[in-house]
Amino acid sequence: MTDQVDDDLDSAAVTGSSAVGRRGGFPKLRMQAADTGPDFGPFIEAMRTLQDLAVSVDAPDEVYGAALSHAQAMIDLLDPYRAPEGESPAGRVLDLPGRGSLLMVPWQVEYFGPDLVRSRGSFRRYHVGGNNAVHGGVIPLLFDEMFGFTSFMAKRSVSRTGYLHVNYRKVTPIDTPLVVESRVDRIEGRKTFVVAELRDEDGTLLADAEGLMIKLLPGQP
Ligand SMILES: CCCCCCCCCCCC(=O)SCCNC(=O)CCNC(=O)[C@H](O)C(C)(C)COP(=O)(O)OP(=O)(O)OC[C@H]1O[C@@H](n2cnc3c(N)ncnc32)[C@H](O)[C@@H]1OP(=O)(O)O
Repeated sequence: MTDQVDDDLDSAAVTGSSAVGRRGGFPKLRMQAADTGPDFGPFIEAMRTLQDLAVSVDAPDEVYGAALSHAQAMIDLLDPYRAPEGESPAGRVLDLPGRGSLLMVPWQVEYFGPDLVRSRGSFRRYHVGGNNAVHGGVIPLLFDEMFGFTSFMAKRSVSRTGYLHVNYRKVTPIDTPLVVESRVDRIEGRKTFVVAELRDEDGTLLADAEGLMIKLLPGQP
């Protein structure tokens, strides 16, 4: 999935040798599928289900107490394995929804090229803002991820988002297959203007966005 590599990126950044070195102030991160075993993906999916449940259950207090005990046991299990950014697999497993990061929406990039990046997925209960509509703060997270990927594929790394403008055209539903497409609109020096559209499978436009990605100067974090 990472055959097309930004010229700016050291090949080690995408082929998995190490999260070593920095370009400017920006660390070179390993983006190739981390060497996870078969349990990592199901673990992340189970954590997503827990997120759904945490925002939706209405349980007796003793159930919360029992869940707390299990959660504390998981914390005790995982805590010794904290790792620096770029070393933990979360966010670096491109074959998993949301790159295997709970922060990201669980979408899967299905096409990426210098001209277009397309991703598919669904929002879920965890993402509800109200009345089963996706929270207005979650949709920019999807667009920002797309703009970062689009900028990367257009060989404009490493850039950061200068602004992100979202137009909410229709209520975005949960548990519904959706598709988002993103492309470069124009380039002006360090500035890459990107655009994206979020649609349902009937082609109905739910939201669109325009963003400015700014190439970092040496030393900028
Ligand atoms: C497989 C891999 C997948 C990888 C997939 C990974 C996806 C993750 C992507 C996540 C991306 C993020 O969220 S990044 C996190 C959110 N963003 C940030 O934290 C950025 C915070 N801001 C900054 O650090 C700074 O503003 C910089 C470094 C971006 C720019 O500062 P600077 O270097 O001083 O540049 P500056 O002169 O101000 O601006 C440069 C040019 O941009 C213009 N400009 C700057 N800001 C704006 C603005 N808001 N609106 C209009 N124009 C602006 C200026 O007018 C100027 O134009 P002109 O005079 O040249 O014409």
